[in-house]
Amino acid sequence: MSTTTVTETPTKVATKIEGDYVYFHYDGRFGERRKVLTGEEMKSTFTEIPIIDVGGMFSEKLEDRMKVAKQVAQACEDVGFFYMKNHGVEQKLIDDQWKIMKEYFAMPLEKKMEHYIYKNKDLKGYEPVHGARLDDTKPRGDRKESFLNSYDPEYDPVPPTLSEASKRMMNLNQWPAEWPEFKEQIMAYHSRFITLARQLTRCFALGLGAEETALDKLVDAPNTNQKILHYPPQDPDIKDDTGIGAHTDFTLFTILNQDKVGGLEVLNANAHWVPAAPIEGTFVVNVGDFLMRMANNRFVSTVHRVVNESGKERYSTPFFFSPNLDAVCLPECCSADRPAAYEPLTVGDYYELRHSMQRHRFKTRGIGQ
Ligand SMILES: O=C(O)CCC(=O)C(=O)O
Ligand SMILES: [Fe+2]
Repeated sequence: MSTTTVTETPTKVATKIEGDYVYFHYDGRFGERRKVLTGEEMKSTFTEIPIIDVGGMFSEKLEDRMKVAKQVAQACEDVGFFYMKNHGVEQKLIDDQWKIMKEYFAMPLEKKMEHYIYKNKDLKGYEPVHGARLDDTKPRGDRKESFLNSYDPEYDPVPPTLSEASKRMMNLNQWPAEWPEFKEQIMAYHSRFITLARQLTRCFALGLGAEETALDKLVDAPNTNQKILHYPPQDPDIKDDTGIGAHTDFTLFTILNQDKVGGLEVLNANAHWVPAAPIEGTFVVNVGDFLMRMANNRFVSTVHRVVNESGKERYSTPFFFSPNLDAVCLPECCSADRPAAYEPLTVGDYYELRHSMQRHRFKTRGIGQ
């Protein structure tokens, strides 16, 4: 198996080509693969990730919002990823998030394992280094540790009207009881990202040719998940290790904040890895499996992974955003040329399916996804 780094024209992005096939976890299925294409076989595909100034998304003028929506839609059709510039999230909130993440991961393992995800009904909490394996060609698994929490209606800036029973069902988070500041910071960040994600949902609706508010009712009690991640450095000589194995996200979309270390890579149609190098002041947004379904494949949920061979500790925090109700293909995305590609499936059922697959994999192979 050869590993080459080439620079593809017309851009100057250093793209990685590895082996004959790339294996990945796609829309809930393990072991999917894409043939690596070179020379004459190569298809026209992206070799860099677009940077979109989303400032106009907050404008009062529809034409400004439409301009951003068109660029976003184009990026989601061609790449499935884009950098979001001028997102409006306050720097202090971001700085405080980095600080608390580092403090959390510096705790002893036994302390973090008190909230092990497989002790939790909803798979929320702590997952240790090598506790997950998304790419079966990397048997040692993912060299990362994480803490995951989900939506809590109490922290929604526009709280939905819910019965007490549904509130309890939605909030199955586990928190370190003796450290209230941790929950406070994580949820302050989470709340802010709910607002940003709702705004972005409108942008996606516009970009898909629907009414700007067409998806609002699907995100008034959304399925949000937020993860904090720590990737200890990988030894480049250990080939059965990876930061996070190649996969797609089972979200509507994901908004990722990464530190300056780098290592996130995105798979193009030639199965070449395009780096999503950190760009100061931006977040990386990617289309998830659910948006791909809702958009009837017009938008692509793109495979990505993290390889941290930098020799440094890497930290990142993705915010996973999914809707609350039955999601079906948008009528605007179905036509005679593009008939509905998926059976309508509720987010709840979809999550249940994905979680039961994850539990099954944990039980039978001793490892989570
Ligand atoms: O840490 C990153 O840069 C990406 C993380 C990711 O892809 C995920 O958690 O789904
Ligand atoms: Fe991901």
